[in-house]
Order: sequence, then structure tokens, then C-alpha cells
Amino acid sequence: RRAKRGGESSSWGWMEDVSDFDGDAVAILATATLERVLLASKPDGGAYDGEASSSSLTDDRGDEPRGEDIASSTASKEGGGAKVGEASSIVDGSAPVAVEEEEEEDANISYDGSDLVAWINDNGGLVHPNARIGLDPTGRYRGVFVKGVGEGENEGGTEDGIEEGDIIVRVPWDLIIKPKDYSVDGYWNCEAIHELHRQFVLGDESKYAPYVNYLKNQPRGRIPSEWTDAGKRLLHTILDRREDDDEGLPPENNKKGYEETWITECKGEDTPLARAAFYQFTSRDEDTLMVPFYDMSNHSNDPKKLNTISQKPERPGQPFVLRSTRDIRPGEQVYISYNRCHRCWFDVSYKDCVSYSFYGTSDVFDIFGFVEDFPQTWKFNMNLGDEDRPLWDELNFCLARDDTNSGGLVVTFGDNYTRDPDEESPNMANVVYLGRQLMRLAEIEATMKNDDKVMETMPKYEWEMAWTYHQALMTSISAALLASGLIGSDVQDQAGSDDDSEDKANDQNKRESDENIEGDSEDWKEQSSNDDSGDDSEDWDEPDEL
Ligand SMILES: C[S@@+](CC[C@H](N)C(=O)[O-])C[C@H]1O[C@@H](n2cnc3c(N)ncnc32)[C@H](O)[C@@H]1O
Repeated sequence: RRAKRGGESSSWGWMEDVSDFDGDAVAILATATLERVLLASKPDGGAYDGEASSSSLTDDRGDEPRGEDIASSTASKEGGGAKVGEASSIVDGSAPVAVEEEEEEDANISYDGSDLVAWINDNGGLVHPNARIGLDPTGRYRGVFVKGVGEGENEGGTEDGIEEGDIIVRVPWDLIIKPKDYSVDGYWNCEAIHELHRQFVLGDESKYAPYVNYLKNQPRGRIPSEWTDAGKRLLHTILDRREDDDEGLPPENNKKGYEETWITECKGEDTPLARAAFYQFTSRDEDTLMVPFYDMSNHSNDPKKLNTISQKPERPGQPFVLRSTRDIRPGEQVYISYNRCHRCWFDVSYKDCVSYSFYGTSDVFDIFGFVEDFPQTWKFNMNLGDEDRPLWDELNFCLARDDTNSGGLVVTFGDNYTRDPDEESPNMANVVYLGRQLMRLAEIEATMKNDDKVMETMPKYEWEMAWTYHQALMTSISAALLASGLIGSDVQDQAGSDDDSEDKANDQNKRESDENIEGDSEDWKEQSSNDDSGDDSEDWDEPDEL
């Protein structure tokens, strides 16, 4: 079944551990959070596109900050997650209003990429005449778009837009920043970062100057491991993570951070420019290549948005090619996938590539600094035992919009490698673990989200992103709990039974959940709370109240 990471398989260790589990509370909370799931599933309510999330977190602290600039970007990697009860302690030791918001305009925002397009076209490459670099509708970052039809700014394109199969960009080998020992299968390469750093130092003298100058102007401080200590403490609190601790919610402690990889493994120098090169390298899509124009595209796996497939060089000397997989209309954005596998061993052809890499939604957040829209893939590693007798289990699932009916969300348990989806359904121990985490997250929200003192210790961007990710966690956990079929109507009937109005609200929510949440291909309504389809032989007996 799911990969276990050591520990014992005896059920006793955690049978005792869950004896104080309050199943009723989980049921109430899961039902209450249904509203979030429904809200998040609305096309404009996903709250993960930057714009939507910022509107729910409005404050009067001015425009979007750039985060720290290179010179001041010295945040160290630090653990320090706190339990809910200790949440208020995360302000201790932080300078009050530690971060001055930068008002200066982000050079990246006004960049139109015309120098880069000319450079590629003049050097044996090809940029589709209807493609342009432009501002994402969130107003926060750039992306690749199809030119509109007309004479105005962002226009000048033709009615055809970009047609299915067209080359959007072909970047010759010579214009790609790459390591000397390039291999199509390589995914990590110190030499590649050293080369990027060398080009950063050369600046205008670099043979890649138009690209290098764009990269050097990218905003800093967007990737969680680059956040300020205060932002990291908030995130670690949300994740229930302590230093050197494998436990807690994903993403796991970033072992491939700046210090561990660039300083220690790559023996790189610790300068602001080197730090910038490192983070630019890790937050671009291609593993060991820096590909101009192509890697200015933003990410989405939403089937309505994702409209390209890329072909990376099989061997040194070949160009990098990005093609459209459908007609892309004037004004539309070009999307690539940062975690969909471009070339997996099990893919027959690039065109059929629909599989995902190991990077799920939490890894995208960790590496690229944003919460992807649906479909999302989640992987929750959980210790179902205790510190002395760990019992590791993992729950994988995909959370997607259901376009076939009301637009609710669909949970599919398992991952790329699932042979028997039934085997991947959550068991009661998973439900207990996630239920506890859900309650903890709700409590953190209640106690901290309106705490101006904590908010003022970090850049607005970090504060907003931490809560956006918190929301994504609550949505995904709620959806998994509801789709598990293990929080049945009899539990919900019991929950709050001495409060009629709550009962009615639960009934109403349950009805809505029946209509909108589906677990796997089965209708979860039909799964009773006694359904043991997800249980392992090693699983514990359900407690009486469940
Ligand atoms: C490879 S760059 C893409 C180009 C970049 N947007 C720009 O302004 O030049 C990757 C960065 O773009 C942003 N990004 C990409 N896709 C995004 C998305 N779907 N939502 C929010 N930010 C996204 C993130 O900041 C990410 O680290």
C-alpha cells in the first residue's frame, strides 16, 4: 500500500494515542469548512490567484512590496514552529514593524520583453509573432500572452492568435544558460547555478545580457525559504513544524535550501548576487536550464488554462521548443506546467504527457512561492504513532474542479502510481490525524489572522501568502475528510445533538456536501460511517462513538 517511512506496524501505539480523539468536533468542523470548499471551487473564488486572496486580506499597508532587496536579503533559514497555545510567542524577538514596505515600482512589472524577443529572433531563434510578454491580470508579475488585435498597447496581433501546434518559442542552444555537463535527465546541477552566477556578475557584458538583466530585476523574497524570520515563523506555526522535525503539514522542511545546497554542496560564495542567482535558478521551470522567454510563462495545470507542451533538448546543441496544444485566442495567457512531467519514463510521447512529477501543490508553494489553482495534488505524510514508536503513513490525493455538474470539487485518492484506488482511501487513523490538524488550523486562524502585531513584523507579501497557503491546507484537508466517507451522517447527527439549530445547519451542510463533494468515482453519500473500505489490516477498530 502506501510507502511507510519506518516505524512499527502494530496498531497499539496509536490506538492509545487516539483515545482522546473527539470525533464529533471533527465532524462539526469538517461540515463547517464545507463552505470554504464550495467557495474555493467557484471559478472566481479559488482565492489562490493572488488577486482573490489579497482581497480577503485587505489592509491599508500600501502597494504590493517587492520583498527584501538583494542587499538586505539576509534572512537565515530557521525553524521554530509553535503549538497553537504558543502562537502569540512568535512575535517575541521580532523587531516591531520590521519591514519598510517599498514603494518604488517593480522594474519587472514595467518590463515588456521586446529586447529579449529581438535578441532571440536575431540569433537564430523564433518567437511567435503573436506572442508577447505582459502583466498578469493580478498586476503582480509578468507572463507570456497572445497579442490582442488592434493598434493599442498589448495589441498588434492577428485574429489567428496562436494556433494548435504552432511554435510559441524556439530558443537556440547558444541562448540557453546551461551547465557544461548537460544531460536531459539531470534535475539538479551546481555547475548550472555557478554559470548563472557568473553571467549575473558579467551583467551587461554577458552574452545573455537581455535575459540576465530581466532575471536580475526579478522581485526578491518570494520563495518561503527566502522569507524573513518572522514570515518563516508564521509559516512554521501554520505547518506545525519544529526544527529538525519531520512531522507537521507539507511542505516538509526544505532540505534543498540555499545554505545546504549552494553554500555547502555547491561551495558557492555567499553574496547578494549569488543568492539572487540561486533563487532565480530554483524558481524557473526547467531543472538545469535557464531558457529565455519560455520561462517567463506562468504555471497552471487547469485544463482550461494549460495550453502548451515543451520539448527540452535531448542532447547539447539542440534548441528548446515550446508549442501550443490548442488554439490560443488573442489576449489569452500562455501557461506552462511547472510540475507536470514533461518527459517521464512512462510517457509514450510528449503530446500524451499528462502525468505529474513528484512535486505537488505544497512543493510548488515551497519552490516557486505561490499556491497553484486546481487541480491540486496533495501528499500528507503523517506519523500515526508517537515520537518513541513512530508509525508513518501517507495520504495522496488530487483535488480538482468537477466540471461535469455543479462545479464542486472532486477528490481522487492516490497518485500517479496508484494501481488500486480503493487501497489509497483514507482510513480512520488518517481521518483522525487530519481532523486534528484541521482544528489546529482553525484555531490558529481564529487567534492570529487578525493580530496586527504579528502582521506588522513581516512584509505584506509573506503575511498574505502564508494565509493563502493556510486556506489551501484547510480546503484540501476538509475535502479529503468529507470525501473519505468516514465522517458519516450518524456522526453529524450526534454532533451538537443538544443544539437544534446547529443540527439543522449540519443537516443543511451535509445535504450541500452530498451534492458537491464526490470521493473517487463513487458517490460518497452511499458510504456509511461503518464503511471499512479504506482500512488496512493494521488499522484500529473504530471507537464506539464513530
Ligand atoms: C518562472 S517565473 C515566471 C515569470 C514571472 N511571473 C515573471 O514575472 O517574470 C516563476 C514565478 O512566477 C510566479 N508565478 C508563476 N505562475 C504563477 C501562478 N500561477 N500564480 C502566481 N504566481 C505565479 C511565481 O512568483 C514564480 O516564482
